[in-house]
Amino acid sequence: MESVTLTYPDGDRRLTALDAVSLRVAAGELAAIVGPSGSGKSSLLAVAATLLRPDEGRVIVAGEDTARLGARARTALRRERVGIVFQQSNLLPSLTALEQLLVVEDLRGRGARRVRAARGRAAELLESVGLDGPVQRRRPHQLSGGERQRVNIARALFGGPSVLLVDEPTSALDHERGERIVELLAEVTRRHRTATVLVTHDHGLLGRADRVLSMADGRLAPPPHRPEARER
Ligand SMILES: Nc1ncnc2c1ncn2[C@@H]1O[C@H](COP(=O)(O)OP(=O)(O)OP(=O)(O)O)[C@@H](O)[C@H]1O
Repeated sequence: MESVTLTYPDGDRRLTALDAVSLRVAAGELAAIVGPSGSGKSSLLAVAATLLRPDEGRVIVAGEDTARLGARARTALRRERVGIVFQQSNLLPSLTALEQLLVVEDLRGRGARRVRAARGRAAELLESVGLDGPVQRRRPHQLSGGERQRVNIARALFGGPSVLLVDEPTSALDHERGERIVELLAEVTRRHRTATVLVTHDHGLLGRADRVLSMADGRLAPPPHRPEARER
């Protein structure tokens, strides 16, 4: 993101949610963003995901300047290049863990044979995030909060994204489970070479990030006290 400004309508005026924000995240890098409620963290992710267009500035995803793309091309870029893990697990209640990944394949119109071929890949991916055989056949209500978040992460990775955007992945988890999810995110970032942006309130979880930035009033800055960075 280069000098990105985003405003929302606010009565007669406009509220500046992002104020000339620049952020460059490399493949295989985990950047964490901390900041108080309302500081603009979710807005930053929405712009990075190309879900919102900025008023000013450029958003470049995997080398592609998204401002140049029409709506369809932008949707395609998002689908193919961007993985998103939301704050709340938004899994489909009637589908098993494995099917949560495959339904995306279905929606992409790839046909039944491709879906069958994708099953093995989905199962492997779930295993790699710590969900093995029997757990893969459970539905969301039969999974723990941590397991649901693992399914979300696997689903976000399934399309082989360049960019992984993660919004408060630990808000529904206790500290220990939260830590394990952040560890997992660090691990998948290396393994899948994603440029990962993780937004969190929780300063305790930042030890695994390569870089920590703080957000205040729509501006991004390195935090005054930098938590110990992970050895690479
Ligand atoms: N759709 C919207 N319309 C108008 N204002 C909005 C909209 N979405 C967010 N805002 C405002 O923009 C600012 C930034 O909001 P944002 O959700 O990005 O913050 P955040 O840091 O993610 O907060 P939280 O940690 O509470 O999720 C806030 O002042 C918020 O009230």
